[in-house]
Amino acid sequence: MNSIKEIWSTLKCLPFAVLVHDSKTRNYKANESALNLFNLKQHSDLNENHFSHIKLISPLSKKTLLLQNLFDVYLIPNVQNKVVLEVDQTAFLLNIKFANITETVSMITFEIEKQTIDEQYNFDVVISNISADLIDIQNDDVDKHINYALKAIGTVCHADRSYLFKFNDENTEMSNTHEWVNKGIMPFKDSLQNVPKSELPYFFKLMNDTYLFKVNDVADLPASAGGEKKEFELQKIKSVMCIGLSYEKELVGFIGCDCVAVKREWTNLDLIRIKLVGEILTNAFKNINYKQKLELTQQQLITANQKLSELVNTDGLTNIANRRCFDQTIDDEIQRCVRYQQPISLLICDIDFFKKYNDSYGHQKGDEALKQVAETLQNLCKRPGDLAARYGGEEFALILPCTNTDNAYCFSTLIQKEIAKLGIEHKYSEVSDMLTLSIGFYSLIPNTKTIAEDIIAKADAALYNAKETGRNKISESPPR
Ligand SMILES: Nc1nc2c(ncn2[C@@H]2O[C@H](COP(=O)(O)OP(=O)(O)OP(=O)(O)O)[C@@H](O)[C@H]2O)c(=O)[nH]1
Repeated sequence: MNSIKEIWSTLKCLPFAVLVHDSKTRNYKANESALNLFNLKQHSDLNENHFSHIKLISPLSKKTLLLQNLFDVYLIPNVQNKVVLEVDQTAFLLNIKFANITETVSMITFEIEKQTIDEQYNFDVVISNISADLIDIQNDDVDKHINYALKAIGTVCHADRSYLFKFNDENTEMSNTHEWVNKGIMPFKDSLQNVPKSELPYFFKLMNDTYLFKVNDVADLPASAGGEKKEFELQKIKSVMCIGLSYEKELVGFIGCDCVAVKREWTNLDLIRIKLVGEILTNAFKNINYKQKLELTQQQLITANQKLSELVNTDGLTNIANRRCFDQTIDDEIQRCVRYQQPISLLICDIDFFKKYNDSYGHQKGDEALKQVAETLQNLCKRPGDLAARYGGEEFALILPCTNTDNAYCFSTLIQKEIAKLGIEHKYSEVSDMLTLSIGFYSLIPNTKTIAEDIIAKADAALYNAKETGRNKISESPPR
């Protein structure tokens, strides 16, 4: 007995598709014709997974089969069987023959039953796949599906060319967006861009009135269709059939088929089929439009929500975080520091003698001073998690996660330095010629029982102490 290797070197040269299967290793071998038929790349180690893109259907029961089934149960040795193969949106009716080579190795030969490739079946498969896909279509897949649909309608109607035209927003020009051409037929898509609709008045009169333009022989067109006749003759079109596509009761484009090689008496079936494709594409465009509108609305909502959340959390005068944001953040940061066993510090700063500042320099100047102080505090909060918030009128709070007592004290001195650098004159202050801050802070390593209110109360008490002991001071709770 020859080895499988030797047998295969002979089998693979057969002029039709051959598939060999080893039930022991579960591997397949495919000759060049089989690779072409199944749309496979050359592979030394083929298994069932490599065939996952194909579909095999029993033409009698319409049941889907696995490739394995062909070798297992489907075939009686040396008896001719048939199977429908769907690959790459095309269906073939195949004649298959099965033979055992060894106990574990068997082979199948496939021949396309050329004369009886079921055109209607092929069309139905393509159309049903496309319409199913288009229900949930993503924008980038649309072109592929339109091209499949045009190929299907062109083939089934025995046309040489099929196409989709869309009108511009002003409804004055038409452009050929998709085109399928039969072998050896010249494509015209590129030269049919932004064509004025006014050049084809006869065509558009019929299109607008009936959504249909069906001509079996272009030579029979009336004299009033001079422009159309010229255009068709230029493209060597003998027969043409077009169906209008509408959106919200308006004609937005059309699809059509041309016969170039021989003219065609368009049949009722041709008309039904092209109408079907037209309807599918119209629905797809509606879906896409609807989806785009929906996505736009969703995006607008997200942006509006972001803006709203920013507004809700921002102090209107100083543009830094407000009390609401502070309340939310302090709870979150306490939780985080509990989780990571890190210290947290809270600083509360209050402008000294601010009432006097307001009374003397005016409310507007007072607002300006608040804005400058806020900006300074905000700029000092550089680490992720740091937050400067306007806590009350002239009171600011700073949340500093991962910051212990010593660091909180350093940070407080830095604040005072930076405020001093602003050099805001305050002649009516009793502690300085310049605007100053009193700062109270509290630091701790929080645990699960720690609550924000306690931390705030401690930092507040420290601030009170800083005020009581002379202002322009830093005070810690409990005092050092
Ligand atoms: N310009 C301006 N002033 C404000 C704002 N919010 C609160 N204030 C003023 O801040 C002042 C705070 O006064 P007090 O609470 O008496 O405190 P103070 O004068 O700074 O005195 P000490 O804190 O004890 O140094 C009041 O005059 C408030 O009107 C604001 O948004 N703009």
